[in-house]
Amino acid sequence: MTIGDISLVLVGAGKMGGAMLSGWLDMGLNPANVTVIDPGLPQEMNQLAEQKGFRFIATPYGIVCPDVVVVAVKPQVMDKVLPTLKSLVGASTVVISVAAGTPVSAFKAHLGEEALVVRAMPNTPAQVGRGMTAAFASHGVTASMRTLTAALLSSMGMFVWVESEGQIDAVTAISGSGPAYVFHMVEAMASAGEALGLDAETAGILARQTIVGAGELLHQSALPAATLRKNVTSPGGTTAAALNVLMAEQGGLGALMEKATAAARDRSIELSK
Ligand SMILES: NC(=O)C1=CN([C@@H]2O[C@H](COP(=O)(O)OP(=O)(O)OC[C@H]3O[C@@H](n4cnc5c(N)ncnc54)[C@H](O)[C@@H]3O)[C@@H](O)[C@H]2O)C=CC1
Ligand SMILES: O=C(O)[C@@H]1CCC=N1
Repeated sequence: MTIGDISLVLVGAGKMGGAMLSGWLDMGLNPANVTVIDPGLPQEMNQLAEQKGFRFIATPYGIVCPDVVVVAVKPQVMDKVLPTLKSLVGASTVVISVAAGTPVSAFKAHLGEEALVVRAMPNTPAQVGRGMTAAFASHGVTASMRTLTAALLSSMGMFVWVESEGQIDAVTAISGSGPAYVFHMVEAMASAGEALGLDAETAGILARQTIVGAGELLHQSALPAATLRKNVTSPGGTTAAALNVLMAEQGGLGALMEKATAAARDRSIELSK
């Protein structure tokens, strides 16, 4: 089965669901085989539905046993949403959840023990085909369903399987939330540029384009990040002066990143209770 043949129901077409759907449609998902369920469909998705011609509805009705149901609602509304999906999930439907924190057991509690559930953690660069997604397949998900899931999730960037559900909390902390850390880096660099005397617009352009360029270089180069960093760093030069601060053992970015990602991981665990 190719992505063009899949019948897919997307439940929740907000920032993450919408990003994935845009990516999949660009990669050849047939809009005629897509139904979006969202009672508060965002304006951009309304426009996309008009342009592409997929069906959208506010509550599940008239859908029977699609190949894939992708659940992309907030974990906080999951207990309300999952009971409404029981009637549309069939014996050969794979349910892919991208929700942070909601465990496989919550899906099985609402959809039945036999439900075939994959917990995936994508990120918003999926929208431009540069996503990073990791997923865990629960007991009963067949080899062909794993192939189908991998085809769908790898169509929006890189994809890896993890072998235990617990690892999804760490994945969430690194690649799921990670784009926000990078966007914040742009904000922090722009503010720092202003503090050094640049006007706000120029500082914003410099910061944004620096991250865009560094990201593209990482993408195109086979060299490790450490080598790319060293290539910028002249001994005794300006970069070394900044890195002495950023790479300090006490109070450097490494320690801060460990603290930040541990907070994200802990929140992911907390959401699953
Ligand atoms: N935003 C991100 O970068 C990422 C988000 N996620 C996960 O994706 C999920 C959605 O997050 P966002 O897209 O950021 O939130 P969002 O608030 O942008 O989207 C949620 C969507 O669910 C819809 N919704 C609410 N109740 C519904 C119902 N009863 N039936 C169907 N749709 C309903 C809302 O109208 C909204 O469009 C969360 O579980 C989050 O953990 C995972 C990875 C990255
Ligand atoms: O902030 C969140 O909870 C979601 C999960 C990963 C990215 N956004």
